[in-house]
Amino acid sequence: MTDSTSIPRNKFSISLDDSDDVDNITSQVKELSTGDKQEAMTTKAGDEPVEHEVEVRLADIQADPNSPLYSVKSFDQLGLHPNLLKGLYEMKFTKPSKIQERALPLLLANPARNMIGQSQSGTGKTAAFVLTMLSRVDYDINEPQALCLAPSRELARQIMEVVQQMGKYTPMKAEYAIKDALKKGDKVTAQIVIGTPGTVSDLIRKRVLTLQRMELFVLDEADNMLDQQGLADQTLRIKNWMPKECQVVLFSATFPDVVRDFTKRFAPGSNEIRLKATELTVEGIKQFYMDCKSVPHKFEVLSELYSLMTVGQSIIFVRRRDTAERIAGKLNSDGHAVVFLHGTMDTAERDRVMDQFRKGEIKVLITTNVIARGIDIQQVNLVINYDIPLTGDRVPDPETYLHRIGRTGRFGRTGASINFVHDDQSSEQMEAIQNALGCDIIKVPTDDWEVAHKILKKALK
Ligand SMILES: Nc1ncnc2c1ncn2[C@@H]1O[C@H](COP(=O)(O)OP(=O)(O)OP(=O)(O)O)[C@@H](O)[C@H]1O
Repeated sequence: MTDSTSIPRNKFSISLDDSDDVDNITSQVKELSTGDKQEAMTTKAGDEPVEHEVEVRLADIQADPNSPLYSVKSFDQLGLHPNLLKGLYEMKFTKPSKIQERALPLLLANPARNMIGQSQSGTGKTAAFVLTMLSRVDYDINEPQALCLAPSRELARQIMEVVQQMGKYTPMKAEYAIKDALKKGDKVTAQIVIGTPGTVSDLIRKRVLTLQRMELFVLDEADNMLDQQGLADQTLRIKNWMPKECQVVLFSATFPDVVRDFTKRFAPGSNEIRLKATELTVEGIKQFYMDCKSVPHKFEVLSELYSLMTVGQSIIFVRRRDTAERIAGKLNSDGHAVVFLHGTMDTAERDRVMDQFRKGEIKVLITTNVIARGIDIQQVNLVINYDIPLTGDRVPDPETYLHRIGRTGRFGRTGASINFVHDDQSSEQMEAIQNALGCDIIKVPTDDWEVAHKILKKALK
């Protein structure tokens, strides 16, 4: 964790009686939620579509110097190729966010320099590194020149989608290096490769993926990819196979102290964009907790919340895969339509579930930490921590907490998170996270549903 002791509590959280400033921003962005967006696509009687009003509101937020979405410059001033600008504008990116404005000129400068970039969840880090990949590769060479690693299949697929959209007006080729995505024996010739560490190492060993022409090595969710308890071994092995002069780019919303030294050694001489410990939380995400009496009571509370979970879309995080399956089964048999996703499901099933959820065909997804990071679905307005996030050593895990709740409140939108506690231990764990992040997590009653619904409905408006 970053220097948690120095974080003043209450500073960046939102309480029910927040200041006018926060309410102001909140009301400016609230129409960006799905329902409002759909409404925004319709027309006022005889008038022009009101979608532009949504964009105007986002523009207001992006004009607030205190917002991580703020920028002074336009995309045109960031040295991007006109074909990339065309792709960006088609995606309705009108103005860069702070991380995009700051990182892109450093990433694109020559000679290439390594980068460690940190910015809050949902503030547009993907575009920063995708635009770098699309700018750095030589489209006349049919060999891999940029490799991006992500910790999950789901995130790799999402990044590929962004590459395809932003690179739509370029002749680039991009390919997956994730399980079951390549035809056996086919050598990778695409300039851009997006993969997960296990499959990438495999393909390199089999010489299906060659690295001689690599110019750029990107780690999304870099602290996770370099965490000794996680993917560090595989990531390091891949790095050691890379040409020495390859530009190394690390992005994440969190860089806890335990990986900080390692990141610097991994990407020596980096330009660094860091957040202060007080800047980690996203203002648009209102944080709540519900005090349950027991484990079975947690399920009853969850079931009671179903109507709220389907106002937009919701993700429920649990610790164990069998819990995900079990509570999905129970909710379904209670007549609530939910699905589950975890890392031991087969790849086709994972893709199918994720695609359905992304399209909004399913409103509630129960999952493990497998999609705690990076997943960007703007309609998700509620995250439930059914189990408080813990590290592998079973200590409270503020980073995972931040990433989990960051699945909502994307790019200025509002959202809510609810933590379930059910005994002294889980209460203490939540409190430890609250203290580490200096945020306020507000109690919602479990014995007065009228009040509970009122509070939560207000937050999800
Ligand atoms: N300049 C922009 N203008 C409008 N929308 C943007 C802009 N940049 C990014 N977005 C949108 O904001 C959302 C969040 O972006 P992204 O997924 O890159 O966030 P992130 O910083 O990588 O978050 P996380 O830390 O959770 O991975 C996406 O839907 C993306 O399309």
